[in-house]
Amino acid sequence: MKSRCLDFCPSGAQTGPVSASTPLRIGTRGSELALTQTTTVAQALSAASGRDVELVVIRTEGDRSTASLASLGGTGVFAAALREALLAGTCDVAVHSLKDLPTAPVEGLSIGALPARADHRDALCARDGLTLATLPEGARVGTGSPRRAAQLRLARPDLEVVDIRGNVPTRLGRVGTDLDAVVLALAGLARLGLQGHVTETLEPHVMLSAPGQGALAVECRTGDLDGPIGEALRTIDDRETRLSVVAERTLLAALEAGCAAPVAAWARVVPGTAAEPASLVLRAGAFDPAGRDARVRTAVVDLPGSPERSGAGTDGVETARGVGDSLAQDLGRTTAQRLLDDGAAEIAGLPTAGGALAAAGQPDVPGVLDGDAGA
Ligand SMILES: NCc1[nH]cc(CCC(=O)O)c1CC(=O)O
Repeated sequence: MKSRCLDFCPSGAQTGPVSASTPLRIGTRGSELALTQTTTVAQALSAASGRDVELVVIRTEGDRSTASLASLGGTGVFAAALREALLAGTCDVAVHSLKDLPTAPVEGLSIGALPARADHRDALCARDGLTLATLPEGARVGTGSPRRAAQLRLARPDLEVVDIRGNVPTRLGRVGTDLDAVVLALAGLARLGLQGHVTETLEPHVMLSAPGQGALAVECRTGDLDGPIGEALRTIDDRETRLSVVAERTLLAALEAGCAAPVAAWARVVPGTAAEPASLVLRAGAFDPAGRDARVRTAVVDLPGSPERSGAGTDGVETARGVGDSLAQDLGRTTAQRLLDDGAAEIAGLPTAGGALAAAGQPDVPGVLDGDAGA
């Protein structure tokens, strides 16, 4: 696989027709985590579609700057440059960590594939094998994510939560020096081969994960969905992942939750049995940043038909995918409404979500960026 590196520059963009024989140019951020993730997607795309692939490394403002996320304009700083490169024709597809991708749709771009998700959970990486239960009183735990900070405080009000930034290895390097532990996504640690640092995998009742965590999104130009690019992308799309993350991201959009929002959501497909249809289960939470209060809801919807994989490209499967998507959207919306009825907006400091649900069908509100960015 070839790879080249460029600072994104619209005037230097190449455009032109892409046939099935030219290499598929895959845009990626340049961090080690992003390159590992994109290489996995590139290999899967190449194997499944038979096409040559080439990585195009795009440097983003978020990578260049050491300023806080808030001062960079908050949501989507990492995704924005990749999206500009796609629109300018510098690359044909772009690979994002889904949880860093804002829910607001971008004119002309679509998510063409959601490959099978990795583990959605967060992990504690502590010194000396310590766990959340055995960390000493007042221990210093690093995270830049308000969602993680709120749940840490809820579980252990005595902990000192320290706001940190930087990529995964940099954060791990602080454990045992100025910090007793950090909380990171298991998926990112595993992709980097760093899961040996995990001292406890945090279960959903303790630390509910971010919407989209563990999933990758492959974005393309909407106009390419019907051609060879869309065809290649459909070969690596995973229906269960799609249903799950559609529910999670619809909920996020409906709550009008931005990058500083302590909001969590995790959905999964529970397989059917002879007696019961398959179902989609969504668990979502909104947290007081200080860890004094929380609202958590779990909701379920039955899925019609067998949970066949999408991507086979037949009309039947496409139809089934559409039906499932709207059920997943409904689940996200109704669960968001329940949380709002429970007072989630007040507790989590969300915008008074008056018009939120009207907009949730067509999410055009600021979306997801888990605060622990920079990986
Ligand atoms: N916001 C940074 C980020 N984006 C994706 C991952 C890890 C992989 C994933 O969650 O899909 C991470 C690091 C982390 O949160 O520990």
